[in-house]
Amino acid sequence: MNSGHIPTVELNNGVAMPRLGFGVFQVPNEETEAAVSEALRAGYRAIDTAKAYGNEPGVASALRASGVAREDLFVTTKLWNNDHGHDRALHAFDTSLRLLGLDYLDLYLIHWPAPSSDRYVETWRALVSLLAGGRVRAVGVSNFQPAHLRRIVAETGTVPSVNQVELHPYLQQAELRELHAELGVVTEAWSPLAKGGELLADPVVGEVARRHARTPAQVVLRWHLQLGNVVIPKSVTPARIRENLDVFGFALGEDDMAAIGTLDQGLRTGPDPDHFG
Ligand SMILES: NC(=O)C1=CN([C@@H]2O[C@H](COP(=O)(O)OP(=O)(O)OC[C@H]3O[C@@H](n4cnc5c(N)ncnc54)[C@H](OP(=O)(O)O)[C@@H]3O)[C@@H](O)[C@H]2O)C=CC1
Ligand SMILES: O=C(O)C(=O)[C@@H](O)[C@H](O)C(=O)CO
Repeated sequence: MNSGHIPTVELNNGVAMPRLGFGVFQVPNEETEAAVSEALRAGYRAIDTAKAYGNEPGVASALRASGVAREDLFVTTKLWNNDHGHDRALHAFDTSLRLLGLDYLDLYLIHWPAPSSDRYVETWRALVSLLAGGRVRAVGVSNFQPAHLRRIVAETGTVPSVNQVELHPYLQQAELRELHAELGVVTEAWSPLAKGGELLADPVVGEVARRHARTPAQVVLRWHLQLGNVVIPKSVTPARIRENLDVFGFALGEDDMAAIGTLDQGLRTGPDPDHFG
């Protein structure tokens, strides 16, 4: 793919994935075309949506209107908790692909392990069969804890390309990142800005930002990139959409990385994957 000036990471099946993409959680469908169009004009090429967001049609409209070649886009969507199970998963995939107006997807993820229904292994087998069918270029999981990851690998022998998890300076996920490195799974950070709240006003982040003459959001995104994470910040504000992409022209020093490294509080802004779904 030609991802412009956005660097890519090579997934475990050789597919190139942009290291920075655009998230659309909580963007109403009727506002999604405008937001994604703005992102594509700014230079983003990866879009992260989900069936549960209800905005796959809005993403489709923006992709269609953009004129960007399909092979230069990287589109991710996710299978929701009530679609676990082999047949339901295959059906959910077809529905998402149709709503996105695509004939193939770049990355399909199991959104949550939903351990109470205990069907994520069967669901994972369905995604592996979709991969073999050629209508998706890579498959992965989201919100999988170490035990969930180890189990699907042990029971199916197929390692997900990506695990998309909540990750930001207040929730640094060291254990999971180590396991990903051991297995060859790419770590993708959701809510990379911790939803834009307190973290961006944190004095430690503010001081690093001041030293680099950058914004707190840019410093946090840079911290992720230097840790090796893929990031998918969301914004519906055109200036922020551009700001969040402008993170490839500077680098944090070891002291900056260490300072941000002290901020871990194990703080989740979203549900606990062991007890959700
Ligand atoms: N797999 C999963 O379970 C989950 C996946 N995700 C994915 O991750 C993406 C990102 O996570 P999300 O929860 O949206 O949170 P983010 O951490 O991306 O933060 C988004 C919030 O930060 C604000 N913001 C964005 N950029 C800036 C900036 N430069 N300066 C100040 N504020 C800023 C936005 O405001 P505004 O829009 O008003 O500009 C918005 O309120 C989602 O959109 C979704 O695609 C998210 C949650 C769970
Ligand atoms: O945004 C997502 O992708 C999510 O899965 C979460 O928002 C999750 O659905 C949630 O926060 C439910 O309260």
